[in-house]
Amino acid sequence: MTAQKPAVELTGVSWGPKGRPDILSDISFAVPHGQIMAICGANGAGKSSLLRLIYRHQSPRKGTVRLIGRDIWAMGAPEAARNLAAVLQEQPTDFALTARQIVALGRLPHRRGWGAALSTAGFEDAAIIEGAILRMDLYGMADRAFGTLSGGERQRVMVARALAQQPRVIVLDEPTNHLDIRHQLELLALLKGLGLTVIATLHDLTLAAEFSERVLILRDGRVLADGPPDQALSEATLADAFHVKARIDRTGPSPRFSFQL
Ligand SMILES: Nc1ncnc2c1ncn2[C@@H]1O[C@H](COP(=O)(O)OP(=O)(O)OP(=O)(O)O)[C@@H](O)[C@H]1O
Repeated sequence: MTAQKPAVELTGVSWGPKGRPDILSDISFAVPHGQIMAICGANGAGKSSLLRLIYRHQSPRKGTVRLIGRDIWAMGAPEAARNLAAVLQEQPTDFALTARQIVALGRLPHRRGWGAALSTAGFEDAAIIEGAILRMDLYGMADRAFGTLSGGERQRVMVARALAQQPRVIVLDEPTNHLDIRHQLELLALLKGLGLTVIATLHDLTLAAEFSERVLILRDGRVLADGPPDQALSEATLADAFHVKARIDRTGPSPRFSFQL
């Protein structure tokens, strides 16, 4: 029996904007199916740039990004979208659409005819859309225009759209931004319970330590540490990554981080 291919695999990946030096250099890692991985690092370390390579928004200058064993640039956008959903900080959506209509957009990669109208959602699609709305606690606001929702409610709509996409991999850029504490914990628990491969950038190291099975720390576009949270999130690595003095108290049920300049 052959070993299962990783859900996401980067091999020798470098990237930089056109005509500019590399921002990400020589990045290699493989994420097995079902693993929850957090990406952490200082402002400008390259976290969002790395995610953009993973969700096929930009192509690597060197190296390969594989999704379920295949070069992501050898598959078309619809096939990539059937396997991977991204929840981003920018929300380039039409503010006049209702929450339900935005969630329904998650079904488009599964339709025959990529531009199929929203009104043609079949019975099965409608059930999946309603399931995602309920799961994200959006039932009471599903018919409201997206533009009238609060920041946290919009974030939950974008996660519901990703769930409706029924991907195998979900990639999230700072998913807990805008969420109150209860919705932060609920979202992370929900993501953990999906059984999907999850890759999320997180600024909150306590959430990263509690939520993820693996933490990848970037510094200046390179992998500084990659391992289980208690190994990757060490005082020495955090000092190096964030240029601060870091103390970690591991006497409680979860680590407590404190920092000084
Ligand atoms: N298209 C681009 N053109 C020029 N510079 C870019 C481009 N994209 C990213 N950068 C630069 O690359 C560096 C990494 O940016 P990136 O957004 O990936 O960092 P980040 O780790 O996500 O930061 P933050 O925590 O602040 O969100 C930054 O210095 C940014 O200004």
